[in-house]
Amino acid sequence: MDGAGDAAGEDMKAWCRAHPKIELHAHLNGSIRESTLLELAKDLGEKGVIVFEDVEHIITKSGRSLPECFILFDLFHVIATDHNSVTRITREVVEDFAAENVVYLELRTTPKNNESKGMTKRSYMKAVLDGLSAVDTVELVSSPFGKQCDNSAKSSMPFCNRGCGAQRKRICVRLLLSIDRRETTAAAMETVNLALELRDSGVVGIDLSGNPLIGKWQTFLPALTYAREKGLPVTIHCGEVPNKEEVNAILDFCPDRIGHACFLDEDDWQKLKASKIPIEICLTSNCKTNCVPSIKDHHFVDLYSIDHPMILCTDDPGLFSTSVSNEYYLAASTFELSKSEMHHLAFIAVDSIFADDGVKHLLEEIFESYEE
Ligand SMILES: CNc1ncnc2c1ncn2[C@@H]1O[C@H](COP(=O)(O)O)[C@@H](O)[C@H]1O
Ligand SMILES: [Zn+2]
Repeated sequence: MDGAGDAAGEDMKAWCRAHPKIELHAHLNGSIRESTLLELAKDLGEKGVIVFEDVEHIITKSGRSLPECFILFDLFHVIATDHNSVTRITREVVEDFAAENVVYLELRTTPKNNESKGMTKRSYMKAVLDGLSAVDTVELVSSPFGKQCDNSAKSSMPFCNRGCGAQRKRICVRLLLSIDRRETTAAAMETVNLALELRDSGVVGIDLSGNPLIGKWQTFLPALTYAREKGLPVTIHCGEVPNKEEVNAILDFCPDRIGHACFLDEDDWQKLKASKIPIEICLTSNCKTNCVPSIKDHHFVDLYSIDHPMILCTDDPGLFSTSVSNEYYLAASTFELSKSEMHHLAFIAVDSIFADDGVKHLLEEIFESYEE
């Protein structure tokens, strides 16, 4: 790239970072800071629970296949799934998203039972909620977590994240509870019931995730149907590996959003396009896990050309060493999108959030008032 190209690239990078953004597909344990993971692993090493030298290079490795990701998540869960660590990583993850001007975050996580740590799905979620309450370097907006939104502050500038004055960054956070594909129907039901119980605490939906090579759709269908009957929106990881039967069943279920949508054959692809179901697009994740050959060949291009609703997301910013700003920059630079096109892409994400209309209006104000 020549000097002018470099400068234009740097300008777009800075613009992507400064622009308000919405993140709808981020897994809590995939978003842990590497430094925190290493610190927690070192602690466990000193206590003799793990051998730190055995895990250090696994944590810091950068390229990973999809199956390797799930082995790694099991390691993350050993290292970071006790109540105090869950609280800490939740706080840090929210602060990290706010730092790069994410103004609305739907953070998803799998409630976990772990008898050896005295952990139940409910106590796991309490630790997550404690993490939200502990956020103090940024301000949680219209928060059901104890720090109520100051309505007077939102009158002219709903939550300005442009570094003006001494104002702290503001972020609105909601939670999605994930069902892991290793779980039974009863365990999935338990998660949906917990989500219903925690609606007043900021839980706004259900996600189905986990190793796509494991588990059968029929196992999760009762819990997903139950969530829908109770008015909880559902998002589903779809087509991370080729599985025509399951993709068909997912499209028939018609989730409120879909994640990835990488391996769809032509008729399912047409069906998805006709459905207008919003798609959470994770460029780096799809590329690093070899779900797409390269970013320029990503199905984003096809969907963008027909104005299909899409939201740029990170999936696992910690695991894949990315950030929402970086995903925006990748889209802008690879697909040659202008600032005004990027602004539009960021703005339309508002339509796909699971939070209520009050939050939607707040976000609309932010995007409307943001000069490109
Ligand atoms: C790479 N693509 C992916 N595909 C499917 N599921 C994924 C995923 N990335 C993450 N997860 C799901 O999220 C969990 C970690 O966060 P939580 O412990 O829930 O906070 C993983 O164990 C997996 O179930
Ligand atoms: Zn995911």
